[in-house]
Amino acid sequence: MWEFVQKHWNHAVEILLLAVLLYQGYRFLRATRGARILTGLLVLLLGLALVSQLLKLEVITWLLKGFVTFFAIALVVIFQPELRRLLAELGSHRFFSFNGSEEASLDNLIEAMVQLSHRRCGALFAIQRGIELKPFAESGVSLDAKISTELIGTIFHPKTPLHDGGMVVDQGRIVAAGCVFPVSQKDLPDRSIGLRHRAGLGITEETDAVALVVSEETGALSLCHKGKLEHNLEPDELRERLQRILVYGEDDNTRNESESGKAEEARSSA
Ligand SMILES: Nc1ncnc2c1ncn2[C@@H]1O[C@H](COP(=O)(O)OP(=O)(O)OP(=O)(O)O)[C@@H](O)[C@H]1O
Repeated sequence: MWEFVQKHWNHAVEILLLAVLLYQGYRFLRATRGARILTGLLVLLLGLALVSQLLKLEVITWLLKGFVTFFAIALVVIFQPELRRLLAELGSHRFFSFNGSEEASLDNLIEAMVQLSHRRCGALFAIQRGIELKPFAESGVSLDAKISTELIGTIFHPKTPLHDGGMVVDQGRIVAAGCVFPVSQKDLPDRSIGLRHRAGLGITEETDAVALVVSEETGALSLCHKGKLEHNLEPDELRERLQRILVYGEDDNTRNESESGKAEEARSSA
């Protein structure tokens, strides 16, 4: 027995490492647009490999070997946004966009969202963290103004030219408004979720920003982080989640979709 362990312990380590890598890769990619394409490609390749081995089809086996290089390049193309975010996160140095003294701005921002929600005015915010949002800010109108409930309320008033599009926020200041964010192509279970929420998701798929959304239709407040939507949050929940992410740097998406669903039910029955 001991001899067997001595002989094979390195294989066990290898299997463990590969299992962890595959599982982490699966967790990172499962909710992405490319996941289905990847699953389809893998099923096709494995099926072909099996058939060609069983029937000893030499040409197909040879073609499949050559296909491995193409497959590696295809992976980079399919998962380009996710890889870009991952690499940018690794290289980023600043993690929090709000420090203690800027928590007041966070309160003003949430208060503005609550007021917009009551007035059923749609709004979209992206809070910059480690990765620069400059390219997105440049698609809108540069502002550089201190966050205030009144200013945000005015900008997202439906009769103003800047209400359309998203607002970029950094270090307690409004950097720009009327900005165009990338739109997520993710499959979402709720078909009523439209472009505003998809743009909130999109910017968090490509960067480490946190996006906040006020729904024009329902007044629901939502938070997007790392390509995940936490829909229909109560203002206190939103404040707590934002503080966890921005002030304490906790990155977990602790509130899952079933909890969002329950909150939604509670809201509609109230
Ligand atoms: N790429 C984008 N970047 C920033 N803002 C966008 C983008 N695409 C759409 N929007 C904003 O979303 C608005 C359209 O929202 P839409 O009704 O499709 O979304 P929704 O997610 O259903 O939100 P709501 O619940 O507010 O209706 C547009 O008027 C525009 O202000």
